[in-house]
Amino acid sequence: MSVRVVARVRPLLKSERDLDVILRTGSSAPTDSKSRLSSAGDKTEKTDKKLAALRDRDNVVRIPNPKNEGEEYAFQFNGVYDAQVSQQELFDAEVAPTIKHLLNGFDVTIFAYGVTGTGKTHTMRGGKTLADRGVIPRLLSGVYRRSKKIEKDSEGETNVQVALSYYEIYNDKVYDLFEPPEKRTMAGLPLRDNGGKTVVCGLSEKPCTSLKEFEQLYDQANTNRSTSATKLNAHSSRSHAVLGVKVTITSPDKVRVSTASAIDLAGSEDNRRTENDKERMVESASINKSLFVLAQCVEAINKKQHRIPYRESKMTRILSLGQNNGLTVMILNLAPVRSYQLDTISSLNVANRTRKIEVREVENDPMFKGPARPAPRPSVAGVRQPLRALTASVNVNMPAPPKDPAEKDDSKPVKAFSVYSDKPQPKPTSQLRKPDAPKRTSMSNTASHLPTKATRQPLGAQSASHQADISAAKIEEMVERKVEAIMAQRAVSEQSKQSQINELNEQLQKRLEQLEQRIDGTEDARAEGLSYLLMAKQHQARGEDSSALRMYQLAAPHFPHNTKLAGKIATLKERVHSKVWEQNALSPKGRLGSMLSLKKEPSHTLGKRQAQDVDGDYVDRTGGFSSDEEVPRHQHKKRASAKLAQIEEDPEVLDSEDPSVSPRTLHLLSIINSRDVSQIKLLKGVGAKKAEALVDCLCEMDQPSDTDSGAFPESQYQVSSLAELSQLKGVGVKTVENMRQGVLA
Ligand SMILES: Nc1ncnc2c1ncn2[C@@H]1O[C@H](COP(=O)(O)OP(=O)(O)OP(=O)(O)O)[C@@H](O)[C@H]1O
Repeated sequence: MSVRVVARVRPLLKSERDLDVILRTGSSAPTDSKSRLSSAGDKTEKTDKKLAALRDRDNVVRIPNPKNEGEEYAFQFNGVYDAQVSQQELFDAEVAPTIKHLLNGFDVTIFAYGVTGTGKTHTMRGGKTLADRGVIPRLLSGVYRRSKKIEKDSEGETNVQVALSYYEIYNDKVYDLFEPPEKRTMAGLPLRDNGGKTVVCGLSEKPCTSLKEFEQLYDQANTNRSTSATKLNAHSSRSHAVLGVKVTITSPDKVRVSTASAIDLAGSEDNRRTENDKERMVESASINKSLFVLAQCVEAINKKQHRIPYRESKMTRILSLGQNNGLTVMILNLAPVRSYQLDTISSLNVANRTRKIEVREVENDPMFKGPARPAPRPSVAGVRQPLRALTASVNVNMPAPPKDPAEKDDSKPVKAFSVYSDKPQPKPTSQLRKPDAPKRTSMSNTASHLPTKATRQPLGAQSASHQADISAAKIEEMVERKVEAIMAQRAVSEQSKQSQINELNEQLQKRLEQLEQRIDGTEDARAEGLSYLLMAKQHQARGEDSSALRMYQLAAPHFPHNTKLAGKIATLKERVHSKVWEQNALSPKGRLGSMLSLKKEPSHTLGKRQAQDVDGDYVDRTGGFSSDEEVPRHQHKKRASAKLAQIEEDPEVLDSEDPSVSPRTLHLLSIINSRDVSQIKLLKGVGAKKAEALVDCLCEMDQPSDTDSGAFPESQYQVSSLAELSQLKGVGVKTVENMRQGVLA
């Protein structure tokens, strides 16, 4: 049976517009244009008929090709539910049928997959009202209801117990959600392989007897889950959450255990849109990486590849898609709007491939109760039994025993052959039908302990030599004993071999754990570095140089001696820097704003500033000012070239050789501030005309003297940074760069 994949399209959020809806489901018009979250509560009762109709229509999701709007991609699933479908309807159609299987001993896995903000948590956990409750509380409710029925039907002979475990995978580490966050260790809980299943070691398991108790436990545990506000979702899950519902059914003769796993995966994030900070970025990198590994696993299974990369992420190891037995339902959550288009297509692709994954629908083995069964002797089970003669057989070569005249003649004819069996005989003594005659008093006791003894005794041959009889019996007995001794010896050696194997396995397991821990440590760091690199590449591919630079810088500590990485960082820094200048120069607001406001402010000479620098009145390697009297000007400059200042002030972006304060820059600024046309015109890229215009511009910006009070003499406007220079009339970033390069430091 393959994984059941159903798609659920969420309604429009209040911030989204009907116009932006691009997804179509079934034979409907563009999805949900009429349904908004505000009206979601109004849609209450829907009949079974309607639900059946929902199931019957074509289960296709259609989305336009982003490169050619006229063309549509269509994806078929096992079920498609649009925004009008209520929590109850989705549950009834997709999850309720699995409860029966769960209580029949099958494991069930239900997981929600999709981009951030598409409704996974809403689907799995849901809201607080009865109608809004999601899959998980409804599942528990169904389990309790069915358990009660089983107990009632069996008149109390069968008992059903439910126990819960709940954990999250946050930054590829597993944490118990039933434990408060303070109790967490850095490494999280380790995973182990146990009989083909991945288990979390040290996870707490809470017996839970009622729905009410479940709600308390679940709500409390959810407060321990890592969630945060991102730009795309005010309550974004920053981890994958796995709820395990273990059901133990104890009937008079057996115990059956099965588990339902309800998984709310974290959503993939496009960090162009999230505007995540560093912490969110780290989370996001981990989420995206695990989802990427999941997609790789799905692809590898589809392509029937030998190696499925389950172990590359804890989430995929736990989910074990295609390796887990039982039933698996994937709920693909989708947002109907254009801003999600690329992410939606990629989710649809993954889900489409998941649909083809086959899972074995195997029920868990029950454990039988009752008195201990006679276990086969250790290690003998696999050993071929020595041939044993069936006791009913007789040897045709032996003379027939004299018949008792009283005996009826309806006895079966004597078989003309001996029948031997190599099957173990579970109850040999009772099955053994001793020959009626002759009775050998001397050996009778011994013989009764030797059930497997072949009856080679000539029937009714009492006249034969007693000596020969005894010796034959003795020989048989000796053979029997010898065989048993050999068997016992073998059993012992098998046992010790087994214990050696167990010991070896334990040692191997320990070694594996140690290795895993070691690898986890180094791999974690490496993986983190790699995910930064991956994100940096993605940003760079999209032309987001500053984000790419930031990611490369975050990756750098993980690859300390990587010259290529260092080179990339340097190149990007350079590029980011010049881009910012360009932006400032090109921005009409920035240019005009700076020209206007600069005029209003008192000016200061470069000489004065340098003096202040020497006195240590301000510390500013970006060309800004920090002395009290300079504050307004400094603030103004920041406004005028906000982006530049932001980048210049960011120590991670700006290296110590900031060109704005290098000797070359200072020299260039002093030439400009000298207002000497003959000198300025000699600068690279500046002719006489440009030099004159530049000086005119500087004069225009001079502050007139405060004639009323006579407090200040006319002060000359001085250019204090390259950014400022690039904003002057007729001067652009390129000109400034040319001027600077032409100046000898
Ligand atoms: N079917 C729905 N009906 C009503 N509201 C919905 C539905 N699906 C999603 N929403 C709303 O959409 C918003 C985002 O949903 P949710 O938090 O469940 O997304 P998510 O996929 O879990 O996101 P993340 O991956 O970031 O955790 C929430 O405000 C939620 O209430």
